[in-house]
Amino acid sequence: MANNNSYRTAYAFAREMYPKKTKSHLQYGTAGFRTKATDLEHVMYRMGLLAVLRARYKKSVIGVMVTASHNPEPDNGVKLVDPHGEMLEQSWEPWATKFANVIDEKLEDTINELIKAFDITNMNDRVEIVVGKDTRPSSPHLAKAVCDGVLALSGKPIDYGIVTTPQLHYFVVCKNTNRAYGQPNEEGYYAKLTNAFKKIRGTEYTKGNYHNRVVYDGANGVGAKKIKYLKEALGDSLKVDMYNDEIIGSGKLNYMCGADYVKSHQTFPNGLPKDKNVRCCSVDGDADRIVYYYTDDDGLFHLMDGDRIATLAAAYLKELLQQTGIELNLGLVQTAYANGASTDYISSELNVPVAFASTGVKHLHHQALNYDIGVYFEANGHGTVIFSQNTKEKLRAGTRCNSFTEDQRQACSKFLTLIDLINETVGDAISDMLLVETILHEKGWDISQWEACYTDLPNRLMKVTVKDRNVITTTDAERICLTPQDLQDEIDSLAAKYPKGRSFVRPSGTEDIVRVYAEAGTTADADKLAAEVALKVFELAGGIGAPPEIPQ
Ligand SMILES: CC(=O)N[C@H]1[C@@H](OP(=O)(O)O)O[C@H](CO)[C@@H](O)[C@@H]1O
Ligand SMILES: [Mg+2]
Repeated sequence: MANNNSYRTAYAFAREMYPKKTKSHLQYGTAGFRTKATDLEHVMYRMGLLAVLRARYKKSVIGVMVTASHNPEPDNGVKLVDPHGEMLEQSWEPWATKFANVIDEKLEDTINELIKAFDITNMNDRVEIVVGKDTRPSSPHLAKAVCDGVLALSGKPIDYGIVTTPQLHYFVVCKNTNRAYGQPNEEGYYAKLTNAFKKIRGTEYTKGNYHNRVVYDGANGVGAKKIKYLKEALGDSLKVDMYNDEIIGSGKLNYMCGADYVKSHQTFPNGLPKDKNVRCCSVDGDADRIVYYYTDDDGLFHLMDGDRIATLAAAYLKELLQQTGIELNLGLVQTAYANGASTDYISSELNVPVAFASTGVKHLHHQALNYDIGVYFEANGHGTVIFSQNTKEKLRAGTRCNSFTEDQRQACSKFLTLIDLINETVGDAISDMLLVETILHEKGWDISQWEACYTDLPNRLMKVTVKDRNVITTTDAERICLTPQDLQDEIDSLAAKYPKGRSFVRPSGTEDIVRVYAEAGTTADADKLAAEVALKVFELAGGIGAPPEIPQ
């Protein structure tokens, strides 16, 4: 039987301290709730309540991260982290939405409803909820609201203060694996990553064309704060030149800097020196995404996005796997936004199977579980690699296997060290940076050699505003449009006009718009195809405002 007192307290407390003041309806989307920070107080409190119920239901530690990632500073957001470090299970998203939107007077009923629906009988369990926040001015206050929600249902909030989103995922997994994954604190996180990095790198810090220096854009956020600890631990093995560090006061969070800015504007962030042929990287506001880039001798900007990181990692892991002589299946998961040239390269040249998932890392993560070694990345730089239990067991056995050669045994050990370098719980900018640096070092490559693996197809992303974006429905990992009728046929015939033409449309999960993607053999064709498809969307899906213009 549920403890009536506890949720009665929660209900009374909510009305008093965190009343719902806004009328706008919020939806738990691709990245949890995200909106103006001023509208989120009651949502945070209620997510604290929900986290306790989820933790009791799963009999595990649950995480709550207060962040709005790459959004502007006045925004904020919240997402729940499930026991294995995944995003909140999709079947609970409607509950999160319900909790966030219900009027104060109905909150108690909603709590009861959930307890009943999931038959939660252990309402007295003092479950742990780990709470983290980014560097936004609104975050301390909102994280306190989460903790108050946790306390109201007699849960135990463990406030980690300012941490990156991937650190919080890591803490959840450490706790739920009884520390088998690592120590559930920041020291444990840095130690795990840097020990693995230094072990693989050895004492030869530069190699061939690889130099142990990277220019790092911290987006004036938590990614800047945290890299300082890492820098110390890395010593001379990797020199990280940091820019856009809010402590120095050089700028505002995510403003003209950070991974999202660089990827969407295809340009250098503010505040970084544009030294020619120097490897630069940018992380986003909660440090779960990373992109690399450089300027060439002619001052041209070159972007190395998530597709590039994915292909680099998959190719390297394939080589290392071959060295162990162990049979395991390795695959790459992309979304429809992955550049067609990257898909071609990985499937035709590297012979690594590629699967497609819907946008949003939770979908990619899920699909990657089908492989022993699953590499997944969104083009925007969010991704990681996950390894099955079978992989880890075979590699461990391989290190001791008498029938293996010494080289094979060493390859197994190295593979295991590499697994320690990778934050398997979620895409992690810091861990991904160390992975890229490890691979480039091993190959003795500078950034242009990495880029030379394949040539991106020119592409263009557009937004179309329509009355109701949900009139667009899709299938086949969002690559085919089911409704409105005729739209897919129109897209097919437009794409067929251009060599290497490809285009798809889907409603955004984070903005009230329809996204149009197009790629083709030339920039002019990609631009034209995108605009033509955007116009079709406008015509067939109830566009509002000015129709998209077709370039001549
Ligand atoms: C084209 C694109 O970059 N879409 C982004 C964006 O989703 P949309 O559903 O497209 O708005 O935000 C998501 C959350 O950050 C991210 O996972 C995704 O890759
Ligand atoms: Mg992010």
